[in-house]
Amino acid sequence: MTEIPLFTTVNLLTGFLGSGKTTLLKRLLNDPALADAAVLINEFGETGLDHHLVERIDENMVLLQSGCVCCTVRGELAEAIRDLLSKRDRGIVPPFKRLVIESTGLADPFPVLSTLKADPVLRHHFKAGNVITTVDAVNGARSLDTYLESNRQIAVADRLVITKSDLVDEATMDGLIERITRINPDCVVLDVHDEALSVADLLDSGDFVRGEHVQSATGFYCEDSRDLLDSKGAPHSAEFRSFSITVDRPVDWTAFGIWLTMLINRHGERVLRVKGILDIAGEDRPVAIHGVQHLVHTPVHMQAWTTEERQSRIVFIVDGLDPKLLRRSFEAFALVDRVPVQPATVVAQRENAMTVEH
Ligand SMILES: Nc1nc2c(ncn2[C@@H]2O[C@H](COP(=O)(O)OP(=O)(O)OP(=O)(O)O)[C@@H](O)[C@H]2O)c(=O)[nH]1
Repeated sequence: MTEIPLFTTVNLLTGFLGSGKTTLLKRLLNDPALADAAVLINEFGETGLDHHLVERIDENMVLLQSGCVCCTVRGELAEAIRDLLSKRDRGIVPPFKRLVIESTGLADPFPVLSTLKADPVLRHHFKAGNVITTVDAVNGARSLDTYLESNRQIAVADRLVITKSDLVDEATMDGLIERITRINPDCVVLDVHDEALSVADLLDSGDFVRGEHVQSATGFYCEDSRDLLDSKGAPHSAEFRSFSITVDRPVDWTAFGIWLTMLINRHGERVLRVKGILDIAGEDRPVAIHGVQHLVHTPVHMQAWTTEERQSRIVFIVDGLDPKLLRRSFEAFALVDRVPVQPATVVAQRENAMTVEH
C-alpha cells in the first residue's frame, strides 16, 4: 500500500502563454517518479483544452477553467485542492504524493502561492516544492518587455526552464539567460533540450540557497520578489480576452492553414495564443495546433479522440483585438472548402472579458 507522506509536496508550473508548460508537464508525467502525482490545470477561458493535450485523463487530473487562478478562481483553487485531499483520504482517488499545479499563462504566481499558504487546511497538509517556470526562447524577451506577469513568473522561479532553444541561436539564448538572471539571480536555469535534464533536476530542492528567497517548510512566499515587483493588487497588465470557436464539421486543412498564417502575420503581436484540437477532413485522429504570438508550431497528431463528438475547438487569447473581427474572418475563410459558408456551422462561440482586478 502506498504510504502517504505527512506533507504532500506542491509544485507550481508557471510560465507565459504558450511557453511550453503543458508540453513539459506531459513529459514529467511520463516519468515513473511522477506516476503518483495529482495534477491541477487552470485554464483561462470557457473552453479547456490542456487536459486533453496532456492526453492523460484520470481521477487525479482536475481542470479549473473560466478564470485565472491568480484572481477570479483563487477560492476555487483552494476548494479544488481540499476536494482532492478529501477524496484521497476516503480512497476515492489514488493516493497521490505530490500535486502539480499548472497555472494559466497569464497568472501572477504570487497570489496563487499565498492562497495555498493562507488556507488553514492546505497549510497543514501541503508543503512548497519548487516553482518551475518555463520561458519561451523565441517570445520570452518580448513577453518580458510587454507583460508584467512574465517578469513575475520568472521572479518566483526555483527552476527556470528555457523552452524552444531548438528554434533560436546562441546569442538569443545568452541574451535571454542574462535577462532572466537579472530578475532572479538565484534560480537554476535549465534548457529543456539538455539531454541530461532529469525530473530530479526540476523537482529536487537540492542544497542551493536562494539568498532571502528561501522557502520555509510550509512557506510559499517570496517576500523579496514581491516587494521588487510591486505585486500588491496589481491587475493584469493588459486587456486579455479569451474566446473559443467550435466547429461541427471537418475543417479544410489548407484553408485553415492559410487563414492562421495570415492572422498571425498580420496580428501576431495581439494574438497571444491560439490553440486548438481540430477535426481535419480526411484525418482519423485529432490534430493539435498551436500559435504563440508570431510563431506557428508544427501541428501534431494526437493519439485519439477522447470525446464522442469529433468537434474542432479553437481557443484564442488576444490582447486588444476584437473577437468579432477574428470570428468573421474565420467564418469567411477557414470554413470555405467546397461548401458555401454556413454561419450556423460555428455552433458555439464563447467570450470572456479578461480585464480582471485582483
Ligand atoms: N520547437 C519547440 N516547440 C515547443 C517546445 N516546447 C513547447 N513547444 C510547442 O509550443 C506550443 C505551445 O506549447 P504548450 O506546452 O501548449 O504551451 P503552454 O505554456 O502550456 O501554453 P498555454 O497553456 O496556452 O499558456 C506547442 O506547439 C508545443 O509543441 C520546444 O522546446 N521546442
